[in-house]
Amino acid sequence: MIDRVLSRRAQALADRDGFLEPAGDIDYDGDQFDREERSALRRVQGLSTELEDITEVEYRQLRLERVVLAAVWSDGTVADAENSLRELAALAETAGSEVLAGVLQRRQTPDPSTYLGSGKAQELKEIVVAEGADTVVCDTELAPSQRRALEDVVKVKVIDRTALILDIFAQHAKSREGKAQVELAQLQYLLPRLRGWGESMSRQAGGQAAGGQGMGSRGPGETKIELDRRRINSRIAKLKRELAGMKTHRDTRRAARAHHEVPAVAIAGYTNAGKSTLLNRLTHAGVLVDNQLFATLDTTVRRAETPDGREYTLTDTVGFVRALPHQLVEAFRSTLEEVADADLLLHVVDGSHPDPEGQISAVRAVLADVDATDVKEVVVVNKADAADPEVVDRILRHERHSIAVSARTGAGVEELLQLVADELPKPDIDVEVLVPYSRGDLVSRLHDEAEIVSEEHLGQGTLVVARVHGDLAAELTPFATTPAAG
Ligand SMILES: Nc1nc2c(ncn2[C@@H]2O[C@H](COP(=O)(O)OP(=O)(O)OP(=O)(O)O)[C@@H](O)[C@H]2O)c(=O)[nH]1
Ligand SMILES: [Mg+2]
Repeated sequence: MIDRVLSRRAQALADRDGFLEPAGDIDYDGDQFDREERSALRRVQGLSTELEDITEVEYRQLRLERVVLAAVWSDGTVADAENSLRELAALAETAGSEVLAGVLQRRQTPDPSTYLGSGKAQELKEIVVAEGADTVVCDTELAPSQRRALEDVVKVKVIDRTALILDIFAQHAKSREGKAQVELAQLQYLLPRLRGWGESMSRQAGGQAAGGQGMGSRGPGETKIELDRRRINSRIAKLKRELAGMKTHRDTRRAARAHHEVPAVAIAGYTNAGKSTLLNRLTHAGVLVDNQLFATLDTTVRRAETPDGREYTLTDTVGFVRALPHQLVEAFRSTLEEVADADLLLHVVDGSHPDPEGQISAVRAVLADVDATDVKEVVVVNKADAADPEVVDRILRHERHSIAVSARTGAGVEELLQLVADELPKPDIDVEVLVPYSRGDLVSRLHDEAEIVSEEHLGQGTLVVARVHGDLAAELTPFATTPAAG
């Protein structure tokens, strides 16, 4: 049976039309420019001009306008299947298309040749015609041959979930690194999908070669494909080199922070969970907040301070999604490693989402993929203002280290800040030092990194009693007035 769902709007974006930002929020939402710029860029495609003359690249023709969604549902409940399709609808809307309908087929496994079974593919075609759609989006990563076979049936462009997510990332990438990461992922997705030689060979091997498609017919077309393939491969190599260079630069900065023992807190979580809103609420950072998926691709690092005056950094990261395309995980690996290196992870989850637990496990799957499972994690159940209190309680009971907040109203934010302060590595060495006035740098480091017990300005310098980290204690040794006690 084919179920038609999505009579309602995509769940993840459901409240977009329904509310006006309360005036009090404008403070936390310094995104007016970003948003304008982003809508201006909306329809711009991702591949750079250097690849402009690759004519056979089907990917570049991706222009989503009026789409019908299609998904095969093999396990889990109907609700799970519908949530998944609604998420696909939210992704499609974020990419700028209008979702007309969605079809769901219950089937043990997807059809190896056309994804949906052949009868259902025919029904899909009828829906496409009736709705006047120009694109079908499948909720999976299709094999190149599946995509073409389904296209032959429905007679409009067929794309898959991976291409859709890559398209959103391409639209949203802003920094040089983010753009390079997305382009790398796109090219890697594209490479096995160039039309031509490889495919006609395998068709021939399968005994299905249509007349005129054999060896003898390989003409300039295939040479062009080979050329494209080579150019894409060398572009991939170049991007990898550039990204490696940018990573070194970032590692250096991170090492500098680590040397100063500024603890790092990473904010991670499912896309649209409210990570950027929370960062803005915690630090007034003015990061783009938008009710769309993957609004943030670039990590933003902000300085923050515990109530007792210790500095730390807070990093906003790219959102995760169920089955994040592996090309993107690979391309964003170095960015995601920031999470692995953090002292504390704030795992933000949208408590008002229909399946917050599913989001938590999807995020943990990606974290495991980038070896970030050792970081101390606090589950921050966000959107408490909009969530069902029972659901919030359920998550809080289940997750030992958890707290409920509303980044929008500010409820629970004070408690969260205190929790962060408690969880961060604490300075633990008591010192009493007399720092000469020529070493003002040490006094300011004491202010940033230590807990100051007392401070007095004397003739020879500043007399400070404080609790400090090992590194700073070592540098202060020459100025100690009493032997350092552990
Ligand atoms: N009701 C409610 N909405 C919130 C809250 N926090 C964030 N939102 C809304 O949720 C949407 C997504 O917020 P963002 O901060 O952009 O989410 P994000 O996790 O950074 O999303 P990506 O960068 O796309 O991964 C926006 O429309 C916010 O206004 C909250 O506490 N309550
Ligand atoms: Mg964000």
